[in-house]
Amino acid sequence: MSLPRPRASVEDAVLARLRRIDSADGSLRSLVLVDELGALRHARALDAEVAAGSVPRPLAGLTYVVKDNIDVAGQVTACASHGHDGVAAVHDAPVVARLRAAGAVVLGRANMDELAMGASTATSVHGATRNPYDHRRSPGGSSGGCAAAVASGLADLAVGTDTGGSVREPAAQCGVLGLAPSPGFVPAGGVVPFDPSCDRVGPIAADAGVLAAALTTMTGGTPRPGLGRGTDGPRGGAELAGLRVGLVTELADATNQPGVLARLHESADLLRALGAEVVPATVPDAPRALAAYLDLTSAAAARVLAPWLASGRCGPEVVRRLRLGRSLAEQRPAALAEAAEVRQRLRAQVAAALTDHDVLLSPTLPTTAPLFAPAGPPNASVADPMLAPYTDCWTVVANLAGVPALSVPAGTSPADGMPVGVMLTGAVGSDHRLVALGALLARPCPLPDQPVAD
Ligand SMILES: NC(=O)CC[C@H](N)C(=O)O
Repeated sequence: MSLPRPRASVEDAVLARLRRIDSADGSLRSLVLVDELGALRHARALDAEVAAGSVPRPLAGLTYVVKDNIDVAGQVTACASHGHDGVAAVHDAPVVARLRAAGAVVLGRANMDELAMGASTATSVHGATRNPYDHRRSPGGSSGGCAAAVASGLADLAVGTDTGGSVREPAAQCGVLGLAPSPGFVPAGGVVPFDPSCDRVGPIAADAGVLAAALTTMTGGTPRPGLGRGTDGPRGGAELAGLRVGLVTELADATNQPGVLARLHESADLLRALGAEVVPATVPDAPRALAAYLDLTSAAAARVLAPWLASGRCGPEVVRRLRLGRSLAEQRPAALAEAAEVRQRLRAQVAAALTDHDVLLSPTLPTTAPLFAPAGPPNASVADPMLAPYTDCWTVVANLAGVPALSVPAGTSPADGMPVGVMLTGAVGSDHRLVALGALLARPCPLPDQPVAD
């Protein structure tokens, strides 16, 4: 007779993460709230169910954090701003309710750029989160706390939001996977909007199996029990025979850092070695996407976030964008109409590229994580002020075009040792296919034993 195998309890899994948060997050500053009691209570309830004879829930033992713009019952959805009303959410956002029902345990709330406007996490009222590879650098934004927490092993998963790149960008800069799902696939209820026509709620994880299981749950399905762990990479052979990959010419141009381009071309070579055909693709209006994005999303934000502005307590970046949006709508409707036209053209161009190709490949970002300004105030921005606004120049294309996109770690840049992400963009509904491809493509970006200190 063999003894039953000892099974690690959910409580043990949660305690291990809480200990890690305790030791690492003082300097990283990725979380703005840690709900130890709530997490342990949930973990014990899940263990008690199993002790009473129930089958473990599909995600039991999985730990996650939510971006500070997502409702969790009993917590204030503050969006890293002083402009909130101070009232705790009564209900979980549907995406949180789904994860909870599947047995995933929420540990806390992650830092972000105020109201998700930014690309560095430095506009947060809590001050900037550090990049886990190098504390002198930004983790990216706006879901920077989410990506930094996952990269540092403080949680298995994070749930972020992506209006113009805010899931994929910090994922790329912290060496993990991040998906902006197909529009509407993950419910946006209980999530503070930015521009509802671009907003996506998406998962960030270090492991493609975890990302896939979370995505299934977040979209309302039931993952198979037992998470597929380990992204061992390709096992050789022609696994991708017949796959047509379009390398987007406009996004793979020489404006990217050489270290980013080196990793991009290695990813293309890897896909070829697996049997895919990698050929040039074109999205001619991609270089015009960022300007259109800023106009359109600022105008939308001015409509949906008016009460936050009216509080008089929002920071300068939020005030600037909401005022810009209001003045565009009131005084420059022609500029908005032009931006909407760029968006229409992008939709058509991306749709055409995705007819000729199964998936599009590009860098996620033109650069690796930027340095913070030295000795700046707590809300210091990145050292090169010209860099921040351009960070999202490639990611915004998928939001405007209405398609899913995944950032995959592609190894570190030879120039600075920081992670580089490559982006896979697919047609609506190809989300799981992108994640499966990401699992084959992901290259490790090992964390240093000690991050570079500030
Ligand atoms: N929430 C987002 O996706 C933000 C994207 C981009 N960084 C911006 O500042 O608008």
